[in-house]
Amino acid sequence: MIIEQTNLPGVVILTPTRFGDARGFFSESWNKQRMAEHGFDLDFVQDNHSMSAEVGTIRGLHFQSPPHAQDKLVRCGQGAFFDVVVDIRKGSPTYGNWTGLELSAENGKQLLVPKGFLHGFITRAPMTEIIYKCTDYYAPDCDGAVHWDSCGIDWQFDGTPILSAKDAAAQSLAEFDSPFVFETAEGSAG
Ligand SMILES: Cc1cn([C@H]2C[C@H](O)[C@@H](COP(=O)(O)OP(=O)(O)O[C@H]3O[C@@H](C)C(=O)[C@@H](O)[C@H]3O)O2)c(=O)[nH]c1=O
Repeated sequence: MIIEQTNLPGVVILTPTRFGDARGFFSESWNKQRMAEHGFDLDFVQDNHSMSAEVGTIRGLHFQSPPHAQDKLVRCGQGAFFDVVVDIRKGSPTYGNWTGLELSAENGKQLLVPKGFLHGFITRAPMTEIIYKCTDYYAPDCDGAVHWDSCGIDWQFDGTPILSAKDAAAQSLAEFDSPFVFETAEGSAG
């Protein structure tokens, strides 16, 4: 397992070891004990799996607010997508900053998206499947979205994306009153 930091502290890239043989490969996509040894103590309670048929489908940018905020561990089951996270913790030195990474069935990379970050992605291949683990259950009353095109993200896509009605009507980052506050070792920053 390779663990790499991104430009957003707490958002990390995980690349599980793949053991290849004549049949294909084997990899451990999640090992709670090993991740705890690296300082990531995560209790996942729900796994999600969605498929997007068309290239250029955007799902996001989403969050669940406290008390049902979720850490997510995201990977690609089939195809490829550009996965994006945005820091929305009030008082964070990186508030509003984003990072993005290509996740594909081929590269096997995973992105850890902590609480306090928006999450979304755009598909790069037809019939793309995303699989992700969450540390809290789906709570529709806490479900929220920020408009995909309001955070200065370079989606590396020229066309008109395919969106849900909810995502098309989402508020912009500028008008968004985030429920998350940046926490330091000493407590909250705000
Ligand atoms: C997220 C979710 C949705 N649903 C239902 C609600 C709705 O009827 C249907 C589709 O929901 P959505 O349109 O919100 O699905 P989607 O747009 O794929 O939402 C997901 O997007 C990515 C980017 C995330 O990060 C996820 O946390 C989640 O917000 O599935 C559940 O039953 N459980 C869940 O955990």
